[in-house]
Order: sequence, then C-alpha cells, then structure tokens
Amino acid sequence: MLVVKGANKMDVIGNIIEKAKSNIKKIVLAEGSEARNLKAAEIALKERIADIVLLGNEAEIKAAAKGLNISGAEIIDPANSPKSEEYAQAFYELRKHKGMTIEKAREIVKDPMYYGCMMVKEDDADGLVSGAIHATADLLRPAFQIIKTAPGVSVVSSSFIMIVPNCNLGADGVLLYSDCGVIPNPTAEELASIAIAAARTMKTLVGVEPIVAMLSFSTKGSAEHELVDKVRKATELAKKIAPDLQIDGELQADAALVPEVAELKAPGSKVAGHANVLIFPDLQAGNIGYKLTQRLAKAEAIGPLLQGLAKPVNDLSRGCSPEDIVAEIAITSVEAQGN
Ligand SMILES: CC(C)(COP(=O)(O)OP(=O)(O)OC[C@H]1O[C@@H](n2cnc3c(N)ncnc32)[C@H](O)[C@@H]1OP(=O)(O)O)[C@@H](O)C(=O)NCCC(=O)NCCS
Ligand SMILES: CC(=O)OP(=O)(O)O
Repeated sequence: MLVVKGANKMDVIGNIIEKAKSNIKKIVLAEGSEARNLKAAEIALKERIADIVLLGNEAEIKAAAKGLNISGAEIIDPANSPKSEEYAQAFYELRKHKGMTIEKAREIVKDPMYYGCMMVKEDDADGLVSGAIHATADLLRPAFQIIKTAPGVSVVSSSFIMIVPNCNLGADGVLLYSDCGVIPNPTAEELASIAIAAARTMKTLVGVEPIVAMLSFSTKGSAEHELVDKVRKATELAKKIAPDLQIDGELQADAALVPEVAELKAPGSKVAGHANVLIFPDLQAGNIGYKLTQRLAKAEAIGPLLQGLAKPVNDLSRGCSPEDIVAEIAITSVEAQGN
C-alpha cells in the first residue's frame, strides 16, 4: 500500500503503521472534503489504522468522496454541530485573558482547525492531522492556543522523517531533519531545545538511537561569524541539558554525514560522519534543506511532525500525497498511544 521508494532496509512507516493498528485511535482530519485527505481516510479505514473523523460540510464531503469508500468515517460539520457551544465556552475560558469574547469564540470554533483542536483538547478525539491545503501557521496558531506545550517544554518545534532511497548515510538512508517548520529564527536556547526534542522524536518514533549534528556553514572553527557562535552555544547548552546525548557541532552537512569528510574536517568527533539527526540553524535552512532532499534525492518526507505539544497534532506540507497523510495518521495514533 505505502510505497517506500528505494532500498532502505528499515521499513520505518510500515513499523509505525503496525504499531498504530495494535491500539486504534480516533484521528481528526480537519480538511475533510479535500481529495487527498479523503483517499487517506479510505486507506486508513480499510486497513484499520485509525478511526477517522472528517470535518466539514457533509454534503460537500460526500460529493468529493464519490467513488471512495469512507462509510466508516464520522463526519462532523463544525459550522453546525451540537458540541459547538460547549467548545466555544471552553475556548473563551482558555483565551479570555487575551481579550477573547464569547461572541468571537463562537465564530472561531466554526473553523475546522480550531474545532478539531478543541476535540483533541476535550478528549473527543485522540489526535489531529491537517495542512494539505492550509499553510502551517494556520494550524500552529490553534494548536498553540488550545493544545499548548507539554509540561516542562518551552517551545514547540517540528521534525521531518526523511527516507532517502538508495542511500546509506544516516541510519541506512533514514534521517530526522529539524526544525523545518515552526521557529523562524531560534535563539541558541531554542536551538538546544529543538535538538533535544528531535533526538527524542528519532528514538521514540523511528526507534533509532539519535546521533545529532548541529549544522552550520562552519566545521569546528573553520569559519568565524555570529551565526556560527549561535550554533556553538546551542551545542554546549544541549550537552549540559542532556549529557548522555550523542551530539556535536558546529558541523557542515558533509562533515556530519560522510565519514571520509568527517575524518578531514572533524577528526575525533564521534558524531561527525555518522549523524542521523540534522539540526538546522534556522527555518530558512531547514525548510529549504528538506524540500531539496525531497525533490532532488526523491526522498519520502514525513512531517512537519510537531514536537513539544501537550497532545498529538501534526501538520502536512501542501505538496503531500495521500500516502504521506496515511503515514501521519499512523504517527499521530502512535503518539496518542503514548499519552
Ligand atoms: C508559529 C507562528 C505562526 C507563530 O507566530 P505568531 O502568531 O506571530 O506568534 P506570536 O508570538 O504572536 O505567538 C502566538 C502564540 O503562540 C505561542 N507560540 C509562538 N511560537 C511558539 C512556539 N514555537 N512554541 C510554543 N508556543 C508558541 C505564543 O506564546 C503565543 O501564545 P499566547 O497567544 O497564548 O500568548 C510563527 O512562528 C510562524 O509563522 N512560523 C513559521 C511557520 C511556517 O510558515 N513554516 C514554514 C512551512 S512548514
Ligand atoms: C512544511 C512546509 O513547508 O509546508 P508547505 O509546503 O505547506 O508550506
């Protein structure tokens, strides 16, 4: 069903799907009438990966789903739902310190992404996937306002699982890239948090021991610039916060990935040449880097997977396929199993 291109030995997404099937969760697709979401819903229902809630106008969803079997999905119209008033009251309570009024809250929860986040917040669903037609910020705002960060987490960031065909770098062609979706210009402290969160995502979702490279245009002092200083500071902070983590920086991407280059540029580093988690210094680098790998190396790019939220909500790229959405449904389910 899911096409994993190339010859990676690890069936990352297959393993996650099997785990999702072992304890079925209820996942909301906020863009319920969109064609790729409907195809993904059909696959997820047929293969018993998750119970699916489609948000949107029932007639529109049914018309868009012509030829697909989505009969097992629950359809909820946020603009006309018996739960709307309860969610509006709860949203008003969450946001009244920010000037929210009950009248505005009633309007806002008609937006499927706000309604869906309220479903997850109120335990009426286990997780949410959205972003095939909406920009990332449209999902991040309701997620930040309603779901909020997990206890002890300062910032939410994101990761992509990158599955690069016919490649043995990283963990046999499987890598985690972070942050490619959320924090435009992280401080050194935020960059350290991103690294620690991404390492955790690699371990818990992919099942691989993380080896973390803090990327830069410099390797171990080959260039001097304030941008490099930020990466060095973030590396030191992450080492202090997580002393057992295999992490090193600052490293250029070739030094991080390729053993021969690592020997020349960063001799003695245990991370250089073996990294499987790549931490980008800012969102320009991260977002460009993942899209280049996806399009030029024909990699699967699953994400942006949000890390640090109190409950599972995951974003998609507007360039995603139905199979990418199925993978995120499974990932969101597995995250919900851990809650
Ligand atoms: C995430 C984003 C939308 C927040 O922007 P913003 O609304 O201007 O941010 P604000 O500073 O006004 O914060 C809004 C709320 O979100 C919270 N917030 C912002 N960034 C956060 C983060 N990384 N983690 C947790 N909470 C965050 C703020 O604390 C604030 O909460 P409050 O209203 O309860 O006080 C913005 O950072 C963004 O656009 N990021 C890039 C998204 C993107 O385009 N990615 C590329 C494609 S994937
Ligand atoms: C993650 C990302 O870049 O999303 P989009 O392609 O939708 O902007």
